[in-house]
Amino acid sequence: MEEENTSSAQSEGIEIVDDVKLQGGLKLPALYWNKLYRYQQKGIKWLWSLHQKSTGGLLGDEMGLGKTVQIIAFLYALDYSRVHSPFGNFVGIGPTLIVCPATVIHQWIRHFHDWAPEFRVAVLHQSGCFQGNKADLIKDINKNNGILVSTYLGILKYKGNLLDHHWYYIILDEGHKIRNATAKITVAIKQIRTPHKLLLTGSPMQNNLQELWSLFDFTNPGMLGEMNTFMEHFNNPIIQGGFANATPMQEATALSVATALKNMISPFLLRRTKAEVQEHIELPNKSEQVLFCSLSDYQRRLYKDYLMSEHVNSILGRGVKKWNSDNYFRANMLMAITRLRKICNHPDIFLYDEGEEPREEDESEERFGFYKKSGKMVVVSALLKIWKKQKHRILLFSQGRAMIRIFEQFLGEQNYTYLKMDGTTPIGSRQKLIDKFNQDETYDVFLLTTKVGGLGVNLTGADRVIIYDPDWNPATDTQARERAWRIGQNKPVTIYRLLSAGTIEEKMYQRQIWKQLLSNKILLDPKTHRAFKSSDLFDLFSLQEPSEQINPETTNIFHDSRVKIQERLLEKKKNKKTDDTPPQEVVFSEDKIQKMKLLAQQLAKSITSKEPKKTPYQMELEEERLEKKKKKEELKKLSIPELLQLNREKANQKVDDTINKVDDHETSCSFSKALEVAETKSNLYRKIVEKKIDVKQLKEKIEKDIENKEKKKVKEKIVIDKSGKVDGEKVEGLVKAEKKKTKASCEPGSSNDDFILNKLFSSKGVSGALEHDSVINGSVRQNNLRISTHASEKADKAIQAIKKSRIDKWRW
Ligand SMILES: Nc1ncnc2c1ncn2[C@@H]1O[C@H](COP(=O)(O)OP(=O)(O)OP(=O)(O)O)[C@@H](O)[C@H]1O
Repeated sequence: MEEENTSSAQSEGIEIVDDVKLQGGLKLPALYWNKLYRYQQKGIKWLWSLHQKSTGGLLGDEMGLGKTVQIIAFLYALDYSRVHSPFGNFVGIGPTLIVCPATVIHQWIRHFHDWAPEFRVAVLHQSGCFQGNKADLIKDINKNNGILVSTYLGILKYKGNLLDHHWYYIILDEGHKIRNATAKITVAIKQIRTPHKLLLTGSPMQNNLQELWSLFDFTNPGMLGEMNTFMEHFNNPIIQGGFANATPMQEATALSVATALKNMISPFLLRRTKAEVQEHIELPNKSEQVLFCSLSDYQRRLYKDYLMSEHVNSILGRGVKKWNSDNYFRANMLMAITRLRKICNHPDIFLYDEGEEPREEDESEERFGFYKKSGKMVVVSALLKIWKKQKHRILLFSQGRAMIRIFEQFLGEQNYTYLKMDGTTPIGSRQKLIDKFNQDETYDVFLLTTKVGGLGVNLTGADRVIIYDPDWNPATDTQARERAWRIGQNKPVTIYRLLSAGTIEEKMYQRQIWKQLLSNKILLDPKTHRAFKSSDLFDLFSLQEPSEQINPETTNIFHDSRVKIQERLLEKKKNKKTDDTPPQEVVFSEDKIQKMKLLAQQLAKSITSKEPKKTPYQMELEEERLEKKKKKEELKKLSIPELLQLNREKANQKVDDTINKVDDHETSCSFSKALEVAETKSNLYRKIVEKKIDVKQLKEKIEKDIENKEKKKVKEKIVIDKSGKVDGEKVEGLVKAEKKKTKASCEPGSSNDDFILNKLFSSKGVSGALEHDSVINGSVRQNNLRISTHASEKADKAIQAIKKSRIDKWRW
């Protein structure tokens, strides 16, 4: 076994003694190396290969897979290996600059503490403990090969001092912050002098290809050529070919060009999804649904009135062509959209902005922020009630502080315990709040603004997430949901994204999907296609009226991803019935049939018996007990040599023992149980014959499984058999009792989600639901288009154009 390990490690260029040594000389203590997941070890190898080539790269693993940990482990390895740098006069780690959002500064510090405690790490931010002159701090850290952690704003603020020095590494966490190529912060960061540039982000592409260009312009300056050339030869054909009404030629060209781009960036982009590494990290299930909520009557009235207002009329009158040329028009339109979004969230936010005085002291339903005024809040209220009962803990995200304030009032009134983090929370206390929520289970809800709480932080204390309002940028919402579903989470996670059906929010969600598909085209599969047209101006300023027959527009577009709750429940019932019927291929031995007949007779007797003293199951147990007692008595009669002989025989028949154990169990169980056991047994034989399993281990496992099942069964039977009482509550009939128990014991999984959705559909104004992942993943289709010569020529041309426009941007 050991040999196998060594040889496979050697084939991967790894040598294992006490240290793990990679080709090229990077080392880590084996104990340290083994703490990393396998894909993280691969990450270290990739970082090392970039280092050796003195190129930068983008670590784009999905959120929560340990990008921070991989970076720190790699820096630690550089130091441990005493790697000599050709760029500076030092051995091991050189001065390193880490740039991250303010909220995660202290998370970085903690990770350094855990994974590289010897490093000298300083915080360049007012929340750090260094209160002296920051220029001195920068100088000192740089001189002593330390690590300086700062924020994006910090880089702008201390740009002058930072540019005075050479840095060994610069690492951008949540590096998509430099996606705007012309933003001040992007320009400043690209000026920092260093040979090694790494960018970390779980969302490498958020809105468009120009953003991706900007990220690679930092990590690998010049690789994607000049921006204009890139846009002309890559962006435009990919966008054109992605439209639903694209010609076959445009589609083929887009595919070729997207493939060429993917190939070009692949060596410098390492991205693993949670699905890909699931076997290593064993994350619990995640279910994510988009709920389409109805507006309240009050909201609907306001929404319609506003659509007919002077303001909207003036926008529609001027036409969309003004968008690019007229800033005033653009600002006006965005303002109108913002107002519609406010009505969708809570009408009082809209009215307050329009100058209406809030009635906060009032106890009536007219009071400011009363939850029933908003359709989505009614849904939130229902969800919180159910989840609190089921002891789930919740992250509640909203875009704006106004909505967070309304939620605070609501949570207080309804006696939920909660914590809150938004832009007003001082940076220094953010990590404490996060720890508090994760550790103290008495908090039901963590209220967060998407921008502050959605980026980089670990909030695995929660297993339920509500994203109350959508952002234009799909990554903002995805980032938020990933706070709970990450390494460290051990419960299944359910996420609900709420949308007001028929409104601007639905358009925003469609836009999100469009952007997500474009991103998948480059990062995952160039064959990803786009399913619908983008919205025009009139489309944005419209309202789809509710009707029992009409599904929300988005659920119609993504018909296949609709959550069909009623069908699912029916299906489940049907399956339950068919589960009890024996599969055709199972064949029983004569002996087993006799045993089952015996059991059937006993069951029949017990059913017809006038004295319902014992249930059939209790009878089975009783019989088993008597059988065991009899065996024990027989054993007592044996002499010591006879006992020894018996043991020897047992030892020689391990396989049979294992099987007999199953047989023993069979005699004491029901008909359907016998079938299950028969199946287990045949699988068992097969595996034993193929020597795939260790018999001893298997035996132990089977015994344990049987014991557990037995325990569970006894518990269930007793609960049900006490005639109608379940958990102390009187219920009408057995089926109902069973159903209730199933619901209560069924931890989230899909059935519990179905139960919740069913409730919401029936009374809480949810008019449709989509399975988000199915919308995104269902968009890769087998493209059997003939890739024409013309398309490949276009792709070649694009690459040539990029090569030509490449300029040497090397800075050191
Ligand atoms: N090998 C490991 N062993 C134990 N815990 C780990 C390991 N790798 C990562 N973790 C834990 O997983 C969690 C997520 O890690 P980390 O914050 O590095 O993820 P990330 O990819 O940077 O996430 P994000 O993109 O959201 O910033 C952290 O709590 C971290 O301590």
